[in-house]
Amino acid sequence: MAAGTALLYDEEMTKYKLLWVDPACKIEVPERLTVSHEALVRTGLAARCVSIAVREATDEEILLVHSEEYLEAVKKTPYMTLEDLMAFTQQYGDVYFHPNIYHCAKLAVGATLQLVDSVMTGRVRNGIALVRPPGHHSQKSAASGFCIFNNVAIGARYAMQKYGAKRVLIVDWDVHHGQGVQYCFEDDPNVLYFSWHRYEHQNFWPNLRESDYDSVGKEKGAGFNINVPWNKVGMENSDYLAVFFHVLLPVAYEFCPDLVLVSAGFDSAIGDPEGKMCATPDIFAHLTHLLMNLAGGKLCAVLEGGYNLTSLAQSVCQTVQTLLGDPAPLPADLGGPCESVLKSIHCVRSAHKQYWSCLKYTADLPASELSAKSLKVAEQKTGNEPEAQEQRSPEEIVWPEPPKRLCPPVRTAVALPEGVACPDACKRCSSAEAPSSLVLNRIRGDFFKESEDKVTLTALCDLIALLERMAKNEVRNGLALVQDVSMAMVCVMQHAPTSLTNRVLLVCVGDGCVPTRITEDGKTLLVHISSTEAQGQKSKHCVPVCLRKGCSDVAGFMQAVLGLLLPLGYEYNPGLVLLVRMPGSGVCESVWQQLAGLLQGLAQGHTLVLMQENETASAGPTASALLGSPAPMLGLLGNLLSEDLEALETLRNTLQADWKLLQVNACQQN
Ligand SMILES: CC(O)(O)NCCCCNCCCN
Ligand SMILES: [Zn+2]
Repeated sequence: MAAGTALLYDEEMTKYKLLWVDPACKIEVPERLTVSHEALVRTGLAARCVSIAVREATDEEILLVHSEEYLEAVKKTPYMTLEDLMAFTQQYGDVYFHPNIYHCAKLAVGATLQLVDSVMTGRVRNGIALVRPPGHHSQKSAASGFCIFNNVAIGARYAMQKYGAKRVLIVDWDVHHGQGVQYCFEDDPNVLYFSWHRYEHQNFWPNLRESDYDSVGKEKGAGFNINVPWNKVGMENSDYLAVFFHVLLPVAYEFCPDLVLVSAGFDSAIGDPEGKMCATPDIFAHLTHLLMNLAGGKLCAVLEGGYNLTSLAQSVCQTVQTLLGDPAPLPADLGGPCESVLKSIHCVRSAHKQYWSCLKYTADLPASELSAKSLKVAEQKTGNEPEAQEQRSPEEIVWPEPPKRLCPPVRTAVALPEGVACPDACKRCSSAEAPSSLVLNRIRGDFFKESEDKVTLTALCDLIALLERMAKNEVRNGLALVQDVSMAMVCVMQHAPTSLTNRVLLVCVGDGCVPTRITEDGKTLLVHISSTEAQGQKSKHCVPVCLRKGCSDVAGFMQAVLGLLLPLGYEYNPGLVLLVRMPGSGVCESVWQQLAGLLQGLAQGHTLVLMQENETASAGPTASALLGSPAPMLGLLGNLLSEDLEALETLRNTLQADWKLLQVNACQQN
C-alpha cells in the first residue's frame, strides 16, 4: 500500500513577473509561490513530505493538449523584446508573457507529470505540486487567465496514456471556471471534470455562457462535465460542503475514478480579491479529506490560483496537512447553503439526473428557474444572502488563524478479547492500568447485579480505558471487539469522559435494536442504517435509514453515507464518532472501510469502532482504515433501488427543517 505525500516545488518558477502595467494581471506575482512554500517549511510540513524533483515537460507531453503552432509560437517568446512580448500578449486575454515564462510553464507541466508518476507508480500515496504559471484556463491554441500550458489537462492525458488510467476525476475548486479543461474533455467520458466558480449569471470573468450548469458535456462525454456556478459572492464553508455532499461526491463515487487530479486554486478562500468568498482555509482540510478515499487514495493536487498571500499560504498548509494524514479540524458552526447555492445545486442535479443514477430522483426545477434561464433574468435578491465584502478591500478582511491540528502519539488503539491478535501498527489498550476503581465500580454497578462475568467486565474496562486515553488526546481513534455491542454502546455513553460524549454521532450499521435510552439523552445523534423500516421513532436525533436490500447494497449504502450521514455529521459536529457494526450486518468490507475512512473527518478523528468479537476477520481491514490507509475502490456501483432513493429524498425533506445541510432543492415557493 503506497504511503507518503509528494511535494514538488522549484524556485525557478518564481523567476518571471509582469513587466508592464496591466491591472488585470498584477495579482499574479512570484510571491504566491514563495509564501506557500515558506509556510510549508516553517510549519514543518515540507520536511514530512517526499521531495520530488521538478523537470521540464517535453514537446510531446505539451502536445498532448496544445497545438504545434501554439507551442512553436510560445517557444519564440524567450527571445522577444519587451514590445514584442506585449504585442504577443495582446492576442490573448488576462495573461502576460515574460522571457522566462516559457521555461517556467514547462516546469509547471513537468512538475505535474512528476507528481502523476510518483502517485501512479506507488512511490507515494498522494501529493501536491506548487507551480506557476497555473493551467486550467489555457486552451489548445491559446493562453488565458495567467495560464500558458494546461498542467492538469496534460496530467490527465499523460496518466491515461502512460499508465492506462481508465477514469480520471478532475476536481477544480479554484474560484474561476477552468474552461480550458472543459474544452479539452467535454466529449470524453473517461475524464469527469467538476468545477465550481464565481459566475454571477455570466457577469464574472471569463463571462462564458458555457460555464453555466447546463454545460454537461457533449456526445459521448454528456454527463461528464459538471459546472456549479456561484451566482453570488460571499460563499461560506457550508456552501462548499453542501456541493460536495449533494453534487460532487455522489457522482464521483458512481464514476469510481482510478486517479483524482485537483485543480487546487485557493482564490476560493476568504480574503481573495478575485473570489470575494468567505470560506475559511480549514475548509480545504475537509475538501481534501473527502476526496482521499477515492481512487485508492491516488490524489494529485496542482496549484492554480490564489492571490491573497495570507489565505493562500494557510490553505496550502491545510491541504498538505490532510494529505499527510493529520486529524482534520472541527467543522465548526456550519449552517446550510444559502438560497442562491440551493438553486445552483438544484439546477446542476437536475441537468445531470439523466446521466447519474444517484441523481435520478432530483425534484424537477421550479418553472420560474426554467423561464429565468431562457430570459437570462438576473436573480432577484432574496435579501437573506451572505453580505458580500464589497465595502471592505480584500486586504482588510480578517479571519482567525486555522486551529492547530495536533497529532496524538498513538493513531489507533484496540481493545480485544484475549487470544485475538493485535492488528499491525495498532496499540493494545487494556485496563491493566485500570481506570479509577470508581469507574470500575460504576460499571460493575450498572452491568452486574448478579454474577460478575470477569471477562465482560474486563472488556468494558478496556473500552473505557481506551476512551480515557482518547479524551487526553494520547490516542486518535480506537477499535473494540466486544461480546455484546449494545451493552458496549450503553457503557460508552455512560462511562466515557464527557469531553468526548457531550455530543456523540452514533452510527449503527446493520439490523438490530439500539437501546432507546441512548437516543433520549439528548447528547447523541443516531443514524441507523439497516434493512428494516423505522418503527416510527424518527426524530431530529434519531435517523433510521432503510435499505431494502440491506447493508450489502453498496450503491444504496454509499448514497446514504454521502447524501445523508455526512451532511448530518458535519452539521452536528460531534466530539466522538461511535461506529457500531451490528451482528450480521452484511455490510461489505470495502464499504465499511470507506465509511470508517470518511467519518474520520469529524471529531478531530476521534472515531471508536465497536464490533462483535466474532468479526475478527474484519479487525484487520477496519484497523487499516482507522490507521489512515485509503479504502479500496468500490468498483462501478450497481444501480440504486428507486424505493431507497425515494426514501432517502423523503427523509432529507423531512429532516431538512432541523438539519440545513440536508437541503438539496431550492424552495419551491419562488
Ligand atoms: C488560475 C486562475 O483561475 O486563478 N486565473 C484567474 C484569471 C483571472 C483573470 N481576470 C483577472 C481580473 C482582475 N480583476
Ligand atoms: Zn482562479
